[in-house]
Amino acid sequence: MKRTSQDNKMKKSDTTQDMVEDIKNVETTEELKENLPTENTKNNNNNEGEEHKSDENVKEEEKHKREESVKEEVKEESAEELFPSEDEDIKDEFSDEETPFEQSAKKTNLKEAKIKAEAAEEMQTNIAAEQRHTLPSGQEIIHAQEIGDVATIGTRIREIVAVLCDFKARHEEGRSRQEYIALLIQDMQTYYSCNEFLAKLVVDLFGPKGAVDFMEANEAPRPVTIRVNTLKSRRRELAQKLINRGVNVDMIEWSKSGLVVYDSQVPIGATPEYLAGQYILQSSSSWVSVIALAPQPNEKILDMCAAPGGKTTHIAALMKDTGILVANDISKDRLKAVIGNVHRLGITNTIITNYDGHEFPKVMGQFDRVLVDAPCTGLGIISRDAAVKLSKSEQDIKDCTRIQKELILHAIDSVNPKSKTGGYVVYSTCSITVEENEAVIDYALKKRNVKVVPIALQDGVGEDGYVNHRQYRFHPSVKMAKRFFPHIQNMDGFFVCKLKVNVTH
Ligand SMILES: C[S@@+](CC[C@H](N)C(=O)[O-])C[C@H]1O[C@@H](n2cnc3c(N)ncnc32)[C@H](O)[C@@H]1O
Repeated sequence: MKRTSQDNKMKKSDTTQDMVEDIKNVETTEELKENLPTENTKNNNNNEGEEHKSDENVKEEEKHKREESVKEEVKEESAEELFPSEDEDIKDEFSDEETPFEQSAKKTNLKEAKIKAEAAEEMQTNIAAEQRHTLPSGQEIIHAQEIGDVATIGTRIREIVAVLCDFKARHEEGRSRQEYIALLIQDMQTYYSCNEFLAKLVVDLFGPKGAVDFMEANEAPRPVTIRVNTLKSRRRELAQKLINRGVNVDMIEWSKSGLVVYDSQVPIGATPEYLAGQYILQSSSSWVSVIALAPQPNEKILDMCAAPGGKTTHIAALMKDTGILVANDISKDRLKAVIGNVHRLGITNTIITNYDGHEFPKVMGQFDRVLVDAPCTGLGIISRDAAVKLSKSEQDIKDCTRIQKELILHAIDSVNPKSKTGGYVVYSTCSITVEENEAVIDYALKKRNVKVVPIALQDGVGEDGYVNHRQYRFHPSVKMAKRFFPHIQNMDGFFVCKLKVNVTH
C-alpha cells in the first residue's frame, strides 16, 4: 500500500512554492515598472531611423487618445471605490503625483500581490494544521474500520506515526500521546490483520515507527537463502552450477557458505545439486546460531531441539563430519525430517535421539558444546506463518518462557566446563520478545555459573541484545547477544546468545 498523504503534502508545498515565486514575480514587475523609462525618455532615446518617425507620431496620438478615455472612466470612480477602507495599506502606496491611470494600474497589481500573499499565508497555515494531525472522532474510526477502508487506515497509520515522531509540534491540542498510540494500535489490527496483543507488543518493543516498519516488512517474504553443504561442495563451484541452470544467486558476505537466490528458472528445491545434498534451503538467521556455537572437529556436541535439522547439518559440516553430534528432539514426527536431511547431506557423525530436553544430561552425560534452539512463539517469522498474527497471546509467551528457562539450565548442566576445546552453550529463538530472549539469558546468569561471551560475527552484523527495556534491567553483558529483524536486516526475527560455562569449584 502506498502512501498518499505525503504525496499530497508534497504537492501542496510545491503549490506554495509556486505562489511565493508568483509573488516574487509581481514584486519584480513592480520594480521593473519603476525603473522602466517613461514614454518621453523612450522617444528621446529612440535610435531608430527617420523613416519610423511618422509611425511613432501616429502611435503616440493613438496612445494619447486611449489614455484620455481611460482617465474619463477612472474619474467616474469615487475615491472610496478606488481606495476602499480595508485597502489602507494599498492607498499608502500611491503618490499624489501619479495620474489616475497609473494609480489604477498600480492598484490592480498591488491588490493581486496582496491576494496572492494572503493565499500563500493561508496555505502555510493549512499545511501546519495538517501536520498537526487531528484525531478522527470515534464514529469516523468505527466507520473506516467497518467498511474496511484499508487505504484510509493505512494513511492514518502513517500520519499518526509522523505525529508520534514529532509529538510536540504535530499533535492536536489537548490530545495525549496515549490517545494517538491507542488509535495506532487499533488501526494496526485492521490494517495488518493482527490481534491487539501483537500490535501492542511491537509498539512496546520498537516504538511506533519501528512497529509499523516491522509489520510492513512481514507483509513480504524474506529473500530465499541457501547454505552450501561444505561436506559435498564449495560455494563458488555451486554458485556457478546454479547460475548455469538459470538460478540468479549471489554470495552472502558475512557467511562462508551462504548464497542468496534472487530468482530462478528452475525449482530451487529440486535441482540435481539439491537432490545430491550439495545445499540446503535455510533462513540466513539460522546460520548465526551455528556460527556462534563454532563447532570443532572431533568434539561431542548436542543439538537439543534439532528438528527439522537445518542447524544439525550445519554443525556436522563445521565438525567436518567427525566426532559425535547428537541431534535430539521431543517430537518423533519432526525427527523424520532430521533423518532425511542428514541422509541427503551425506552426514555420518550424527546420532538422532528422541528425548525431552529435560532428560539431559542424565541420559548422555556431558558435551563440549550444546545448542538450544528453543521452542518459541515464532514471533520473528510472521512472514512465513501469518497465522501467528492472530493466534498468539500473553499466555503463549509465559508458556514458552517457562520451558525455555528450564531447557537452558539443562543445556548448561549438559556442558563439560572442563572441555579442552569448548564448554559453551548457545541459546537461540526465532522470536522477538524480550521475555523469551534476554530475560531467559539473565535468568541463566543468575541460576548458573556462566558468562555471556561475544559471537564471532563480522562487525555490524545484527543488533545488540537489549539490556534496558521497559521494566527490565538485565546484566550488561547481555548486550553481547545478537538480534536480527525483518525490517532492519531483511532477515527473519532471531535472537542468539553464547554462554561460556565456568568451572565451579
Ligand atoms: C525452533 S525448533 C528447532 C529448529 C531446528 N533447530 C532447526 O534448525 O531445524 C524447536 C524444536 O524444539 C522441539 N522441542 C520442544 N520442546 C522440546 C523439549 N522439551 N525437548 C526437546 N525438544 C523440544 C520442537 O519439537 C521443535 O522441533
